[in-house]
Amino acid sequence: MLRLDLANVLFERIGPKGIDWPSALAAHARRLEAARDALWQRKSNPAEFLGWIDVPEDTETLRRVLRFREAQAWVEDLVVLGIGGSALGAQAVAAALGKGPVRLHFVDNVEPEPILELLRKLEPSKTLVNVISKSGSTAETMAAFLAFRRWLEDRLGPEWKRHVVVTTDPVKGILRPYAQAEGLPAFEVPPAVGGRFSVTCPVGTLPLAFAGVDLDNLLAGARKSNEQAGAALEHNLPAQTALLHHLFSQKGHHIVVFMPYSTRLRYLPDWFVQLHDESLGKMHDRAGQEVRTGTTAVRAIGTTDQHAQVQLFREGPYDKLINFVRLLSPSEDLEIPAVRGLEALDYLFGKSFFELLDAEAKATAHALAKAGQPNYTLTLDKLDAYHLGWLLQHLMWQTAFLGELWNINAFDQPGVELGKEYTYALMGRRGWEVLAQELRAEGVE
Ligand SMILES: O=P(O)(O)OC[C@H]1O[C@H](O)[C@H](O)[C@@H](O)[C@@H]1O
Repeated sequence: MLRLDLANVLFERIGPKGIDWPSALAAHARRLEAARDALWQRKSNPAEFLGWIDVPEDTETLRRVLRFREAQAWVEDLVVLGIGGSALGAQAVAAALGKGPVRLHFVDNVEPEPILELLRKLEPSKTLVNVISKSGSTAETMAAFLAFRRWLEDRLGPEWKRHVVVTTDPVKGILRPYAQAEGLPAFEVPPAVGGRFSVTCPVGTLPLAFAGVDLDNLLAGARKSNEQAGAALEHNLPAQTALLHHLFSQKGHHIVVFMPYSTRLRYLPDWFVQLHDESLGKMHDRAGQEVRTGTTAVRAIGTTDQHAQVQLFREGPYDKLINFVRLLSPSEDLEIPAVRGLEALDYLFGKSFFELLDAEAKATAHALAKAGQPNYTLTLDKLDAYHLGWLLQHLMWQTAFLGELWNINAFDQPGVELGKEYTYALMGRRGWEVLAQELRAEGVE
């Protein structure tokens, strides 16, 4: 189960900053129901970018992915060339559930030193490169592809083609025709699925198949979230968490801290940050009015960040809503042993590490509540593919619901374009000479 613990956002627990949940839910019932119905109605229209709702139903594509993985038994290292939505989902799930034996590497930056370090340690004949780009035009990914393709060809000759697999849009961009011309295997990012919503399609499943993740259960968990997202409000978890975010943003809580109590979930906040920030940080609403929506997602990991950020969360401004994620049981546990001479630590003797982790999570949440800092907790029975799939899809639904509540398009990202265009101009790309001149006049060279 994925459950919502609301105690620390309620008026009774945190005082004037809190909410009266039953009446808040009742007051917003019609709006939330309208949002739910609108999302389900619009999903068949590809222009709405709601294709991620149906992807977990597509077990046929998953079978193709798994067959491809089985046919590549020789792979020891898988290098993912992708950025943003084309890397963060697989990275988060692989860190949480990856079993090996294939080692995964994510190249999501263009800093030369780490790329060289990776190239120096890889054995080309045992390496498969998965270039992932929906648009097929992202400069970072394309630069990495040019480098890895050359590296493979220099070392393997014509054999390099066995070492590349492409994941891209079925028609758009330059990677699709290139894959066809070179005879490279290729998988699809469905046109109606945006990068940050693509973890359950081959963008995520192909690398995760090599990481040994139980993908049938990952998709089954995502389908469970779909079931909830279509349900009546009292069972509709994403509608409820979206309402919490909406209510607290109205109260001036413009920061959302996403804090799982798990090192295995250490990359999940990175995935959430892109999902939340790119989807909800918008200048205009659907009617074209300037609205400037959004709350800023902040990454944190428990218990680690108790010793770095919780001071601020507790005593700093009342501008945050903290979303904890807590596991209810460990996959395995370790006893903390008693040691003679260290009796000052006897409160730990014989307890387990999980007990300590759990106590710290509860203690921190309550200490924040005592300071009037609103926080809620999503609990997962355990960390497995089913629950993680459920949580990922839940967070995508939450984002979609918030987009509806704020009447914005949660599925585009116009704000990132100008920086890309300036980059083209600075790199001397053909066709961008005028912009390059403008930049020079503005002192940017
Ligand atoms: O998959 P790609 O087309 O290469 O896009 C990769 C990423 O880059 C863009 O700049 C967008 O802001 C992201 O939403 C996207 O996930």
